[in-house]
Amino acid sequence: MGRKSRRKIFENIAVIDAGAKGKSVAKAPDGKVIFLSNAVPGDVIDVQTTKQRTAYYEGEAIKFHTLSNKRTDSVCEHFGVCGGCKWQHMKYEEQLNYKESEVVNNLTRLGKVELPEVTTIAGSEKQYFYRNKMEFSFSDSRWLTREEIESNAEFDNRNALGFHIPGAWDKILDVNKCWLQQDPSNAIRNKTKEFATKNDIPFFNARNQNGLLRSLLIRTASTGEIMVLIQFFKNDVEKRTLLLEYLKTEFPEITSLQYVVNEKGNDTIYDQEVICYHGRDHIFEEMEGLKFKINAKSFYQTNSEQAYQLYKITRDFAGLTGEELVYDLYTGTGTIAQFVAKKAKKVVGVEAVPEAIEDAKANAANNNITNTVFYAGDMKNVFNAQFITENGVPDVIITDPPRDGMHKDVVQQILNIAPKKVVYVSCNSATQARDLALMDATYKVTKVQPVDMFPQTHHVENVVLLEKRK
Ligand SMILES: C[S@@+](CC[C@H](N)C(=O)[O-])C[C@H]1O[C@@H](n2cnc3c(N)ncnc32)[C@H](O)[C@@H]1O
Repeated sequence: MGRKSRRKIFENIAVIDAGAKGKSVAKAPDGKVIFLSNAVPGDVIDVQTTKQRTAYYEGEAIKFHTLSNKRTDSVCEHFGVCGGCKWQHMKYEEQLNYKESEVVNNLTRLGKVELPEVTTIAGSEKQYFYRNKMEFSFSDSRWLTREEIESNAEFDNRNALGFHIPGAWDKILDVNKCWLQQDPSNAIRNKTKEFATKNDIPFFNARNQNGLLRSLLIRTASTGEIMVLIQFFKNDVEKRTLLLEYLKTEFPEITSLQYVVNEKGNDTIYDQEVICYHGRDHIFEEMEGLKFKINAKSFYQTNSEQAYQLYKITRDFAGLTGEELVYDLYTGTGTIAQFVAKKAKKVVGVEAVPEAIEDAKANAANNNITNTVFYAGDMKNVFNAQFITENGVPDVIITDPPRDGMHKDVVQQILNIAPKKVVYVSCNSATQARDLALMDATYKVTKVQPVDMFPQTHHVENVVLLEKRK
């Protein structure tokens, strides 16, 4: 409905905003909004539409009349093709302004909640090389650039190791240097590709479902420890050993070298057995003297330094004195629970993934924390009246749900028990706004602090303190 394929050109259009999904925003002469992929607020451009919907267009700038003073030069050779860092062409302070306004707009317009003065967004000291985990995909049919196609050149070797081109599940951008993960991430990826290509170890072909090499996972922890995991499609011991031996020798700094043989159609490793080839089957992250054991499947916030800022804000908002019973909902591997445990009487963590709960218990024991308990299960089922009877009515609830926000039954249960304070950590302020609206009659938003975990992208984390109305 409302979908027409005819492309339109609009001239001399001012780009006025930046927003959801990293797109910038302009208005067409007919009044419809245009979402743009390659412009910055402040640019004046000619636009060609690429999609037309009833309420809006999608398009791209085809001519720049004025370049915005919010612009900066993108540093990465893959910018514009790779979907990873869509805001690299915008100055960092401008990125932060847009992230902060997105949070405020969502909470006030979608949630219609009354806000206190919003604390300035906590920017990231590191604007590049801040990720501790990256996953790269192998492909034997490298995506060709327009110039390559136009040059009609022959391409003998089309092996690629990098990222999926946005919107194209089987097209892989061959990455030469990624600016998101610290060394030796780039070296490991490039040497893996070079060695495998030289030694005829076949890269995966997603359409034909053949080849051997599927994906490469690299974790670089704040402790300096490194995990590398290669996912193979078939159990080819000879070729596998050849590649893993090479990596072991070429990168002796790897703490944990692992692999998976995954013969399924999809490449998720979460239902697969991970086998340790060399070193340990885990690495350690460290925060404020706490150690967290990370295995190949563990969730850990991907920007370690900013995770520390996020957790400190969360703990401050909770305002603990040492006497409180705290619930940490969506606890993952129990990182927030352990981070606040010293300042609480007891912390109860709940999380859906049983392996994460096993990690949480093991980490708490290793960290000599004795006042935490952890439960595995779907929040809307576990967090019920009986659970409260067994574990006690919390003084403070910390909740850090996934992007979809909290299930309405979980929100209702928080309202049923109505603790004095709720600290709501969110990676999606739109769903956070929806949940806050449901809680507005009982809770007042008294603190708001956005945190930037992902520079060069539009993603933003937000921490809100809710205090029970008198
Ligand atoms: C944003 S992460 C937060 C993790 C943790 N607080 C941290 O900082 O590392 C959200 C967590 O919610 C868990 N989760 C998702 N859906 C869930 C559900 N229905 N019930 C319980 N936990 C769930 C995920 O597995 C994930 O660990």
